Amino acid sequence: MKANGTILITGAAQRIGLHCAKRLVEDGYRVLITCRHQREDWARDPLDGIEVIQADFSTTAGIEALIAGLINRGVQLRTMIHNASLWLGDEAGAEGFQQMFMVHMQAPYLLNLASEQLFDPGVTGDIIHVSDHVARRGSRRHAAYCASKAGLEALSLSFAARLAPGIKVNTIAPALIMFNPDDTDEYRERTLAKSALGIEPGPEVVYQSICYLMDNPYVTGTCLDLNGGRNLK
Ligand SMILES: NC(=O)C1=CN([C@@H]2O[C@H](COP(=O)(O)OP(=O)(O)OC[C@H]3O[C@@H](n4cnc5c(N)ncnc54)[C@H](OP(=O)(O)O)[C@@H]3O)[C@@H](O)[C@H]2O)C=CC1
Ligand SMILES: Nc1nc2c(c(=O)[nH]1)N=C([C@H](O)[C@@H](O)CO)CN2
Repeated sequence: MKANGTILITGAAQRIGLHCAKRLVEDGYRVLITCRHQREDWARDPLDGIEVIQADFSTTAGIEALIAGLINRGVQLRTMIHNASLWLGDEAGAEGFQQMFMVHMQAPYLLNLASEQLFDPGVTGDIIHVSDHVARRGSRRHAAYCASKAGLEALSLSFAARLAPGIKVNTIAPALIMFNPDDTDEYRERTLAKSALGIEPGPEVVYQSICYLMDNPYVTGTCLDLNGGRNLK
């Protein structure tokens, strides 16, 4: 049965977000994605069935402009997925901390506060926050990243309580999903060895997790570990 409804995925012009956007379009959803810059190759290879909205979460005004645009267009969401993220090491200092706070916390916070105006009141909706396994264990070289993702997980709990029963609110906490092109062989080997399953699963496992949360009417306020048994080693 073809699914219906509108899904917003932030930061979905590449990698995990784009994979999930394409899979949800295949399922029948209308999918809106945000990004800061249009991709040149879209002229040659358009994103079929995906509507691109330019949005930059580095300022509150940028976040509020996205919200106002969605409301003014009368968008009625079935699901909102907070996927946008910056993965900066602590060498990025105060500016990096501020930018990751904006993307990982301020944007989800303000968008969630507007959910009464953004969601279709006729269906039970879903908000899904994409966090990270390390949010709950820390990382010696990504302290600011971890802190901002931990804050995201706290927002998920608060909004789960606030928005029930009309909207379910959950977190997915992945460990390694997909490497970046410039990751060295040594880094890849060392990272794969951190989990019990020892694989780079790819973005399909995030899509599967999104489907589980959207399909299950009795799951809210939870954090779905997606880490290959990283906690076992
Ligand atoms: N990849 C992995 O193995 C893992 C990923 N995760 C999490 O999964 C999610 C997806 O990961 P991945 O696909 O690798 O993410 P990316 O590193 O590819 O980032 C996703 C998008 O975030 C957007 N973004 C960054 N800063 C801003 C900003 N200021 N305003 C608006 N958008 C912004 C970018 O959009 P653009 O530049 O197009 O505007 C980018 O395309 C993230 O939340 C990540 O933390 C967690 C664990 C492992
Ligand atoms: N925004 C991003 N967050 C994270 C990324 C990424 O590429 N972008 N990658 C990781 C790593 O895969 C890590 O989980 C293992 O190296 C974490 N977060």
